[in-house]
Amino acid sequence: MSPLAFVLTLSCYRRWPSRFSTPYSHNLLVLFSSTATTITPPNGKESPSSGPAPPPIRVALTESTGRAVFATRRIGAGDTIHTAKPIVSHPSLSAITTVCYFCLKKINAVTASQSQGVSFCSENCKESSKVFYDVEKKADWLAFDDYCRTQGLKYPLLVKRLACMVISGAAPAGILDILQPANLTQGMILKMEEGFHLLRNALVKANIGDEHMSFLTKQWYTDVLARIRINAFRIELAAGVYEDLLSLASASIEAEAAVGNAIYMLPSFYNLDCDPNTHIVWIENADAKLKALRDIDEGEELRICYIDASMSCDARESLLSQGFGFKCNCLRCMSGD
Ligand SMILES: C[S@@+](CC[C@H](N)C(=O)[O-])C[C@H]1O[C@@H](n2cnc3c(N)ncnc32)[C@H](O)[C@@H]1O
Repeated sequence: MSPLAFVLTLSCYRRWPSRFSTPYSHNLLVLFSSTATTITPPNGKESPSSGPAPPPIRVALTESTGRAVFATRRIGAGDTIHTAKPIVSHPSLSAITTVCYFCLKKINAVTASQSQGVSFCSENCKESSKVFYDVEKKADWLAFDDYCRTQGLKYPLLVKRLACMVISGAAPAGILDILQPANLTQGMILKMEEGFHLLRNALVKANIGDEHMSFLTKQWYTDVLARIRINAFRIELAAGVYEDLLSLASASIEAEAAVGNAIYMLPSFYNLDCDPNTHIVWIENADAKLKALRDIDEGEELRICYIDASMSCDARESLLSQGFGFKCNCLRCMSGD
């Protein structure tokens, strides 16, 4: 899939004291410039009705950190840079009965619509979920869900939902191919095999025809998981609507435990900084908002923090190396802070 083919419906950590500025390269190959989104301009007013303004960003190739997102104009502290809808999302198993099975919004028992043990927050979400749920509900997922629950795995649930979307024709099998994959060891691949067999068996037993299942190979399964491992976001809802940046920042910290996980396209191109200038927030559902944490200059790289920035340098280094497989090159880490 070409970067230019993105459907751009362009969306937690504590802000670190701004002792460092974020580095950015001047030798850039621009891979992507945005086309359409809803943004809040610096004056806080919505765009005119002539259509949404493009977000002030571009994706370009850097020398040291692969692709990265850069500001195409000055962005003010607190501005919403863009929003993003998930490509695929899934509630945590512990939240299945309390959040919408499609958008992950907290369920209101009065207006919720039930279907075979899962709930949707609205008829609209129930309708939208057909892209995966019409296939999913044909199969028995007991063994697969048990495997995820007992082993504490969340990402295979995203693969299951994506597989159902591909079978229903709602997504191409290679929809995540553009995202950077994790380097998997042979041991990691072996561990994934059980999940693959459980997923495939559930669909085979549900009589999904071979013609719809040819993409579902062990290679596809591990390949998708490798990309999810690097790019998935854990969603914590900041209940209520906060327009104030500081409210948003503290809400991110105080939010309840994760309601689910999701993969986005454009937010996946944001690199990490342990003193980030941007953060990603979720207000009431899996639709994400990317917000500027401070004033950002034109040309500056936009970076978020994937982990808890308040951890020590050693703790961050070990988490990033074990969880994401890279050594952080941000100024804070380089200075040993
Ligand atoms: C979510 S992706 C970000 C986009 C990525 N650069 C790309 O081209 O797709 C995360 C990957 O980007 C690279 N990366 C992000 N932040 C980094 C940092 N602070 N230092 C070094 N590498 C970083 C690592 O390779 C990491 O696995």
